[in-house]
Amino acid sequence: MIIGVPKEIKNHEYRVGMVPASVRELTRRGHQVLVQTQAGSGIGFEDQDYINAGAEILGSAEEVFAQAEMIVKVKEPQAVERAMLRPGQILFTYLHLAPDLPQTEDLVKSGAICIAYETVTDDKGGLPLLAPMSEVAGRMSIQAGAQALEKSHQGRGMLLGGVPGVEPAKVVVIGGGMVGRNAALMAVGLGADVTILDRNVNVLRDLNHQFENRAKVIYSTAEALEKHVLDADLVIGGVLIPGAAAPKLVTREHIAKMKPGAAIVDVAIDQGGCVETSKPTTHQDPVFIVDDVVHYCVANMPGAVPRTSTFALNNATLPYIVALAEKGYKQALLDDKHLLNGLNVMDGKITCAEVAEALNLECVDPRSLLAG
Ligand SMILES: NC(=O)C1=CN([C@@H]2O[C@H](COP(=O)(O)OP(=O)(O)OC[C@H]3O[C@@H](n4cnc5c(N)ncnc54)[C@H](O)[C@@H]3O)[C@@H](O)[C@H]2O)C=CC1
Ligand SMILES: CC(=O)C(=O)O
Ligand SMILES: [Mg+2]
Repeated sequence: MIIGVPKEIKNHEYRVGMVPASVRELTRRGHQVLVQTQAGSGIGFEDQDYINAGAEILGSAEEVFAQAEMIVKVKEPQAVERAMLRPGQILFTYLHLAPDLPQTEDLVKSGAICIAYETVTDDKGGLPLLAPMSEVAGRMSIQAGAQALEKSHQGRGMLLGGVPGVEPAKVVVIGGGMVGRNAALMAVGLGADVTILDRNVNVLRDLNHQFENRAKVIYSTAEALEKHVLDADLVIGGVLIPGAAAPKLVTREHIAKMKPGAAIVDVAIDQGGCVETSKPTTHQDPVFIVDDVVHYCVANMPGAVPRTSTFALNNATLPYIVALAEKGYKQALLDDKHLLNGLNVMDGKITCAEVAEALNLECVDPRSLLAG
């Protein structure tokens, strides 16, 4: 198969779809890999590193998209990239379609086979291609929150862990999955007063086992959520209903009643955000204020540590890239129900029920398309 790796073009995005070591795994199996010049230069991979791994370097994204049978990326394709997709071409990347009608419409129009990292599942009920970036974003959310709480960012002027004789900040983590658990780990490590809310009792049990008395673990009712959010100095939004738009758990009314200078890091912003007042921001301009509450809503947080993130992502995606290249998309999807769950759009049809529901569009059973 001919596999293409374009350079990412989202704001401050230096991750790359494949590191040279991943490229080598494909070229040694006889596949051809086309890499856009400088695709990995932001994290120290020069064109020569890719050439040494057996790739061919192309001068522009247009050439990569025109020649490749499968495009491997990191972030959702931007409008100019969507315009370069063609029927039957495989796109393997994060998509986050539920809150993004324009992207969904373009992908439907393209006729491409669009497999989203974030809805690929595993046997344990996890999301193996979202997990590594959630680990990064969860850990980073506490760094971002700590900065947002500084006075210079219009925060409350609090140190997360306090100092001897002064209380630590109250950190409330909504959603105790991969983001939430990693956020809590960092916040506990810094000595903050940490509360985690989730509505899955098994998750609560695991969290309790992991954190013992170093974090409070609370069942997430509307009442509990309101109580803890209003009392918080820093809120981390890490909920997810896979594929679907994030539920707006923190309302505009909550924001108005929060302490002035409190901060929110809405990690779930890539699925639309779990805070009513959130809107996506960029690494260049990451925060904004609503009702004296500092909002950090960067939709590609792992892009800030692209070297760590690219390795972590590649470790997870490589087996699927290899399966798609070796078997072709039809067989690879039919052989693996978890990869099939990643299929969001195919042949001009939406195949992910949660995306279709969020956007009020029709959904088609992917197996009926693959059988055709
Ligand atoms: N902004 C960014 O750069 C990044 C954003 N993310 C996003 O972060 C979000 C969380 O991802 P993960 O932690 O991997 O998901 P996950 O599936 O591991 O965890 C989500 C948790 O939310 C819980 N939850 C669902 N509804 C809830 C409710 N009403 N109240 C409390 N808890 C609830 C679930 O029980 C689950 O434990 C996703 O939207 C993901 O796309 C992930 C990585 C980077
Ligand atoms: C998951 C995601 O949106 C990211 O890593 O940028
Ligand atoms: Mg207020």
